[in-house]
Amino acid sequence: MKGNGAIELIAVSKFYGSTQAVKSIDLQIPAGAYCCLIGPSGCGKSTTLRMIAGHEVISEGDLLIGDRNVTELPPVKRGTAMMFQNYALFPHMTCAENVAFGLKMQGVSPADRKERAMEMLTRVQMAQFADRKPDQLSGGQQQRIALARSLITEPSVLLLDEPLSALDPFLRARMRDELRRLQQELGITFVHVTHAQDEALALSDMVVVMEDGIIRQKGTPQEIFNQPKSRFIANFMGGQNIFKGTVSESGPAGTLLARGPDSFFLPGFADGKAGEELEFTIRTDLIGLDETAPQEAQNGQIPVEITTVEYLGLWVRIVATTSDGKEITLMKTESEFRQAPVRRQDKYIAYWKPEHAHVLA
Ligand SMILES: Nc1ncnc2c1ncn2[C@@H]1O[C@H](COP(=O)(O)OP(=O)(O)OP(=O)(O)O)[C@@H](O)[C@H]1O
Repeated sequence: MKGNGAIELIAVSKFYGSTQAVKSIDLQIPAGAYCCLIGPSGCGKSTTLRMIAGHEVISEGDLLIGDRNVTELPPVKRGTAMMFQNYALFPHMTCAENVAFGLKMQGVSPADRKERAMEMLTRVQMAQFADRKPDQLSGGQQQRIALARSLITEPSVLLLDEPLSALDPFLRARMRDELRRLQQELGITFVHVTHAQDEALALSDMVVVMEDGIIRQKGTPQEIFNQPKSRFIANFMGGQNIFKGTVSESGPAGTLLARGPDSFFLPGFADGKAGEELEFTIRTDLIGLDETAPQEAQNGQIPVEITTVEYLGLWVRIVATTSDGKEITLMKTESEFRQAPVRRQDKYIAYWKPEHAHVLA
């Protein structure tokens, strides 16, 4: 594939009239990375993708792809290709013609076009459908054709706008594997906009979470999920309970928080200031239930009553409520649950190991 697909956005902004959809963002995506842009509706992720593609003018700032400043260049000169949510295939053309279209535009000879289109169709496992029209294909098959079509011009960057959202859950998971496999085989940079947390976690080398035109956090899927920087990220990515407390003591060993009659120790966190309010997260799968207070005094613990037990197949989701109405979510594997079943209105101590607490900024 051509060129070097490293992407750098430097203080990039987008204004629509007086609305600022993207607010001076800086972002570096290494060449060959799979990067997902994620965030709630209206956060500016599609606008950012379209600015990288050149389908939207950059109001302020600079965009570098490889070692070139492409801020002012039209889409075809950027070395990028875009795959749209609705695939945008030409209905009157066969799959092979759809795939070869970009080469035709470049003036490649018919024989070479055919050969390269067939190679690309083979890569996406669609060679046997070369002569069909798009309306004779399933959604997943149309998507493979759209992928082949966007890759045929050998871009160094592929931009994907919600590429899986039109597929049913089963196909989505399959196409997810397929996208990752293709990206790894081709070694090009993929930038993929999604609103699905599981998709971003499953696909990415790098997840970028946006809110209100700003990048709130970027990192590996593990970092984003396990070390959310804020309440917003923890809530948005899910899988976490958020607790609040007031610092009562802080020293080199850690910080002690008080919450009503309960206190929580945060080992390794020495930055608490007495009287300050702090928030920390505990993953829903790292909270246990015990009939009595656990022996290890440093465990976080809080009395609860079970208010919901929801069977989800592989998992059982339990909601436990504290005496002041705070809801704590616990996820147990089905086999864990079978070994220690709980029922609504049972009373327990919810507890966690202090090292599982992650302090929010
Ligand atoms: N052409 C436009 N003219 C005016 N405002 C726009 C235009 N396109 C987007 N916006 C606004 O810019 C903001 C960001 O939009 P954008 O489409 O980038 O969000 P998004 O995060 O991709 O949302 P979604 O997940 O709903 O697609 C929104 O407030 C939107 O209303």
